[in-house]
Amino acid sequence: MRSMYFIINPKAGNGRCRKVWGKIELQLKDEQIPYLAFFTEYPEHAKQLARQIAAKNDHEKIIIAVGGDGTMHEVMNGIFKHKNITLGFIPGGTGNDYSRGFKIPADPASALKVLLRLSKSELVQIDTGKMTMEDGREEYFINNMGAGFDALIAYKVNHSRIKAFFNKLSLGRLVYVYLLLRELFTFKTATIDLSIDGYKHTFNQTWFVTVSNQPYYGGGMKIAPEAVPNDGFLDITVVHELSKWKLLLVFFSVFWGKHIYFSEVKTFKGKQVSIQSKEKLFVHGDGEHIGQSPLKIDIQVKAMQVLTRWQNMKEVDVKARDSNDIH
Ligand SMILES: Nc1ncnc2c1ncn2[C@@H]1O[C@H](COP(=O)(O)OP(=O)(O)OP(=O)(O)O)[C@@H](O)[C@H]1O
Repeated sequence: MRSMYFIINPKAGNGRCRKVWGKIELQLKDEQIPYLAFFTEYPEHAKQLARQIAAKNDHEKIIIAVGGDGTMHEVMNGIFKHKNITLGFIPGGTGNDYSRGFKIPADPASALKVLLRLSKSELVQIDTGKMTMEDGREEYFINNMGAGFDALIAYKVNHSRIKAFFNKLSLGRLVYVYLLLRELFTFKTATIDLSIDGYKHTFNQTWFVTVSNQPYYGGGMKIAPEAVPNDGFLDITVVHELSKWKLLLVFFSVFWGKHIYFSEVKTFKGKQVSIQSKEKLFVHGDGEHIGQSPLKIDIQVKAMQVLTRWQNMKEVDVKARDSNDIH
């Protein structure tokens, strides 16, 4: 049997993740499941902890990130080079797009039950994306990356106290909407040169480019409705030549994945992408600020072993999947 490790970000969900862990801990003790738990103490600590756990020996292990998408991002970046790890996730953050995309229940107790069951069945290999920055730094993403307006919003969300305010009102997911409306009127669009599998495209007045491994981002928006995390492709979405007012319309349609029907939204599938522009663009990976453009993105086919119900759609409880608030 694989030993089980939990990496908990007590600050995720504006501190609510600590309570989530409290419930999970009781459940593990009730069911007499052996485990080891580690709490993060600062940003990037989850990556360090995950790397240490993975490198300890060659034994097969399960590491479960308890937190938000940022925690999952750090854990997966920590274990990337270690093939002895299977990754799991219990939602304890604000957005929790990983659980939507990989069909893990929104309720943490149900998520644990599902993960325990999945750990005894066949494990699933999924693709991931690798970003290579101008200075050669490499960073992996599991959900998606973005360059431009969405990355600016992600940066503002994580660097402003407004997130804590919205979380206190239990309206954490609305922080994206609020900041989008605030930044919309001062943002300057850019001309972007995009290369997808060697084919070059130039987009004028571009708001943002996203590259997705699964459909959801930004706290439940279905930015890449056709993305499949084990199909050997990344899904690229470009939003350009759009007035501010129409951008708002497109924005609200993203929650239903209907934005792809606007002529100003272009979608592609590909394996290698490069993003360049005269102006530097903010870049995020799984909602975490990574740096600035230019950069290259390469798919890593079936590079990560995870606990997911993705392969078995019949098992998915649609209600649990679509309502993603922490209980
Ligand atoms: N002990 C800590 N103190 C402060 N920040 C931390 C700590 N541990 C982790 N972090 C940082 O917390 C940030 C947010 O974590 P995470 O994304 O998991 O939660 P969230 O923002 O609430 O959820 P989501 O990304 O799903 O909206 C990450 O950037 C991570 O580096």
